[in-house]
Amino acid sequence: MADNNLQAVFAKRAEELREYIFSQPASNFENNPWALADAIETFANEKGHMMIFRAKKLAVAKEALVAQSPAPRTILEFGTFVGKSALAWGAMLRDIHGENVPEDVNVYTFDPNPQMVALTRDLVKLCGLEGLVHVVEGPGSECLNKLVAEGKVTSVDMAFFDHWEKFYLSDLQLIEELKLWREGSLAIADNTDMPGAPDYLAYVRAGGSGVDGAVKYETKSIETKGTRGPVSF
Ligand SMILES: C[S@@+](CC[C@H](N)C(=O)[O-])C[C@H]1O[C@@H](n2cnc3c(N)ncnc32)[C@H](O)[C@@H]1O
Repeated sequence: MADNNLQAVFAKRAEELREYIFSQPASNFENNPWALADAIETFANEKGHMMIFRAKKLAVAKEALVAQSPAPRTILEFGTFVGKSALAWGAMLRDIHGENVPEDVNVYTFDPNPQMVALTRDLVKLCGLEGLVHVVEGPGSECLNKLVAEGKVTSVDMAFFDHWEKFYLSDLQLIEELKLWREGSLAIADNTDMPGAPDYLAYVRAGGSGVDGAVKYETKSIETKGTRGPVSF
């Protein structure tokens, strides 16, 4: 399918998803982000053509986040789409920190597509994650630079790369340049083999830039079966 056609399908799916969710009783999802994330996956399984990060991969990521010490407080996500994974990161942080999540625990999810941003903001509100999950409109690099300049992001516990693979490496390096990684931070990237992010993989597998005093990466690749490729830590 040509790229323009695919974008049109994604736009249509986002509208259909809005209708599917908001035609149900709000009580199905109020204060229940996991129920909402599951409903998005059910919709995606029925309709197809939904580039969401599915439950199986989320379970792998959750295991890594739960094991993090100190516990994760700041998550960055590059690529919001319909908010499936952003809701899941918010739900995980609530599972880790308890329902009254401290103010300095936040998910920032970035997407330049205003339709996806508007839908995800409505979904975040529906399931009670406002104040915890922030949907920021624009290319991830611009959004992140602004958040850092405003003093809203000073450190990153986990960054999730799930936008266009050609941006994975430069956005990872931006986090490095902004000195946001701490020892034990996680970088999680989806679809690194297919469609593929070879430059990103080569860089992290080499351990980083190799410059003295620079961030050092350790990697682990996890293969999952599905329509898109494996997840890489
Ligand atoms: C694979 S989808 C994200 C799926 C989402 N994480 C989920 O699980 O539901 C990719 C998204 O990345 C967005 N995108 C494209 N370029 C971007 C950029 N430079 N920064 C952030 N997001 C970008 C696209 O608009 C698209 O919505």
